[in-house]
Amino acid sequence: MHFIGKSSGVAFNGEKFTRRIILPLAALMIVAFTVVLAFVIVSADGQNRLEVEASTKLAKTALTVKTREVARNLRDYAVWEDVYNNLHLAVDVEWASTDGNVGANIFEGLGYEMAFAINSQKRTVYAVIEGKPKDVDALSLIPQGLATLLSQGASRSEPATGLLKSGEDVLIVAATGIVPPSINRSTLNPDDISMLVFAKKLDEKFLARMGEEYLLSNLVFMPAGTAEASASVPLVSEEGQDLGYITWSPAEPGYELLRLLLPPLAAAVVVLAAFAVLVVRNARRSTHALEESAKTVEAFAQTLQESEMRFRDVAEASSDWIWECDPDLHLVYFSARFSEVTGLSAASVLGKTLEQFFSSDTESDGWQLLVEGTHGQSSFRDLRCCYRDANGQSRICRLAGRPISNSHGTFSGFRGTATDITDEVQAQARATHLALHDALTGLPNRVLFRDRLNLALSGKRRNPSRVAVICLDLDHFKEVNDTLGHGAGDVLLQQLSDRLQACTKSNDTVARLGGDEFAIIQIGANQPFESEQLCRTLIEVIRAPFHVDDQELHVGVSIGIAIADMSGDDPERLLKNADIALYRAKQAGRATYRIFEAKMDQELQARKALEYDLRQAVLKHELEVHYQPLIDLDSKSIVAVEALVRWRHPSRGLVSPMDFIPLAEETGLIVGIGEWVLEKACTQALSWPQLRVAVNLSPIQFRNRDLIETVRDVLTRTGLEPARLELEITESVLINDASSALDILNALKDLGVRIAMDDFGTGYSSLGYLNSFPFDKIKIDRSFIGDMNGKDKSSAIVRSVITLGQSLNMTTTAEGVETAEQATFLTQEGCNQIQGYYFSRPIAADEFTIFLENWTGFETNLSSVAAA
Ligand SMILES: Nc1nc2c(ncn2[C@@H]2O[C@@H]3COP(=O)(O)O[C@H]4[C@@H](O)[C@H](n5cnc6c(=O)[nH]c(N)nc65)O[C@@H]4COP(=O)(O)O[C@H]3[C@H]2O)c(=O)[nH]1
Repeated sequence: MHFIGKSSGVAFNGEKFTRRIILPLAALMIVAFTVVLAFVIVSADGQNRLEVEASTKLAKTALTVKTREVARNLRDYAVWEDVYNNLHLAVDVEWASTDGNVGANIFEGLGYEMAFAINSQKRTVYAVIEGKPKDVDALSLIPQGLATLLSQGASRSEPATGLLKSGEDVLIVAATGIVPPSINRSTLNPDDISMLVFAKKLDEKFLARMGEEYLLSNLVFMPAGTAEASASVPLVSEEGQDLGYITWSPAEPGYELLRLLLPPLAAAVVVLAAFAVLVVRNARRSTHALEESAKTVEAFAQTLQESEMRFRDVAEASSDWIWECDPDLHLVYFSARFSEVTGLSAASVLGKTLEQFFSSDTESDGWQLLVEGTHGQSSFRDLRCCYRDANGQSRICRLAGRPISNSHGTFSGFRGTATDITDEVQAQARATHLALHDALTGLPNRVLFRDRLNLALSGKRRNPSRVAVICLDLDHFKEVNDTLGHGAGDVLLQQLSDRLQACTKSNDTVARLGGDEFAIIQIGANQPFESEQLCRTLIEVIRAPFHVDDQELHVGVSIGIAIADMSGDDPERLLKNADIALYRAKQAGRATYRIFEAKMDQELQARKALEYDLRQAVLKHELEVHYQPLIDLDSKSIVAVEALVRWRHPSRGLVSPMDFIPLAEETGLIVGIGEWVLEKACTQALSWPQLRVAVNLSPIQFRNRDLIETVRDVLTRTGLEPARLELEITESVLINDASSALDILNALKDLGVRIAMDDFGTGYSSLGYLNSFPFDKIKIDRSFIGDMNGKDKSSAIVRSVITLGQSLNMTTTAEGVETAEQATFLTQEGCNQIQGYYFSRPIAADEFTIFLENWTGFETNLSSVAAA
């Protein structure tokens, strides 16, 4: 089986991608831009500097040109003959100042603010300031440097020029000797030459014009000491005096270039940045998408891996195995669990077809469905199929499968699972068996019995046989359980079930319905003959002793039969009818059988009605107690009284206890009734202080653990002296559980009450009982007394019981004395007390009080009877 391996764990990481690719790219772009920008700025700055250098040269040149121009103009005037004549040879101020000579034209035409004519004695002979002749001394006006300039000018042919200061103004000053061409200058003594001086102020106007001419914008003069501008030319006199400087705003081609370049560059940067942002964003989106898809892929891989692990865990942990077959249904694959579960090697099975490996399960048609499913290429599930394991044992599995297709959609076989359910099926079978069978005997239980009965009744219609339901109840089984314990009881039941099965035919059903209740469904063509025959056999077989723990046990069986045709087809009804018949069998004295008849049901209904009435009687206080005297044969006096319950029925009149006490015992009502009688009798006895009161105790009361407490409470409540109470019990009390009965009798004796053995001689009459328990009285049953007349046997029994009582020192009382002869006989035989109609029937308390008052003695009665 292919399993996807563990994922590589190299997840696509968007952050890493951004860090490794996008950020360096962005940094590179920023650096490139910065370098370009720096380069452009440095270039621009260089260009600016070159421009400053060039303009400085130009400014210097301009200054030089202007100075030369002053010198040239000066020279033109200095070589003029008239100037020589009128300002050297003679000084004609009028001529000189005439416009056109050296007058206003010097200022207005040439623009020189000052013009001087200085003779050889350095005296200013002529001065014109701003076009007007002034009487000023040039050397005073320009105190520094002019003298030197004059001497330089005098000694050479070319004018001497220089920058000099006049007050705050800086002047371009040119000085040259006034020498016409007609005079050979070399012949002259410089000290004899008169000098002509022109001075041009470097004023705002001049500089502005010069700036225009030489493209030096904003050319201005700045006095010395002010902050130097970026482009300037210092003005220094010949003597090195700092005169200030001229400055201008040089062109800034670099900045121009920048101005030109920066917007497109900025635009390019913006576009590039926008593009970069776009790229980054797209990259991010793509990265994110990649990340997401990487995550999805990883999650998918993880899920797939987990799913595979889960699948593998489940496949390995469960008992299932996985199989696969090809299109021809040949097995081609088994998971590892196959060998572990089946013990078979996969190789030994691969190649077989599904049909060959799996076989049919007899209880289901799984294999048939498998054949149909595989040939029809359809899915199948929950098919129960069998296979043989490595030991050749047949095992059951639950099969599921579905068709598989290749990538072209063509059918390529089946794939599915198989679960070994052998243990489950066996457990289910065990559980089903347990649910339907009795654990002790292994016989069908009530549920299965009903099923079988239903089946038998439904089958009955199709075949002539008739169904009989036979209900059995063991007689005296309780005694076995109580005396030998439940273990012995269980063994007896197991042996009994074997005997029942041995007596029945294979198509009959023997079931244990619970406790010692068994039932048989008998199918027979000749009913009720066959069921009666079976019942007779069963009674005989069960009567035979059982051997349990080396003991021989005897039990009997009471049987009720209900035949389907007679009782209708309702299974419940049939069972109920068999039960009613069983009840009648028990009533009939046990160890016998009865067949259900419709009147049994009517009787049962009547009994139920009586039961209802009795319950009502208790509630409605319809019960009363009557009293019958017991006469002492020695004293001939009434010494005791027996309390006997009566039921004054609203419609039936006075009902005898013989008619309702058994019912009261069956229903448990006797416990309440008995307590009520006891209390009533004890209370009544208080009004007859000379008498004892005898009260009957039912065996059912005797089994009640509260009996001792009840008697003690009644005595306490009523205040009757315990010695005056005599409790009459029958032998059956002792038969059930002698040891516990003796314990109870002893406890009652301890209370101080007397105990009488009632109806002596009618039951088992075991002398052992009399021996093991010291009864105070034995009451000889009235049946013996009634039978005494002419029957030697009964007389002999009575005589022997009286003797027995005497020897055991117990009082003997004879019941049912109806004649004087009986009384005489009993007196003669030494009986202690007698009781019977001969003296009085049981009568109501009031009547008894009168009877007691009228009692004159036994003799009188006896003699009157004798007389009669
Ligand atoms: N033929 C005839 N019968 C005589 C004669 N003298 C007395 N009897 C009857 O004999 C029965 C004596 O009571 P028992 O043997 O204890 O037999 C009692 C006793 O076993 C039972 N029984 C009566 N009252 C109670 C009771 O309160 N509790 C219990 N547990 N049983 C009671 O019912 C039985 C029947 O009681 P009763 O019908 O009252 O019948 C009484 C009584 O009326 C006679 O000369 N001839």
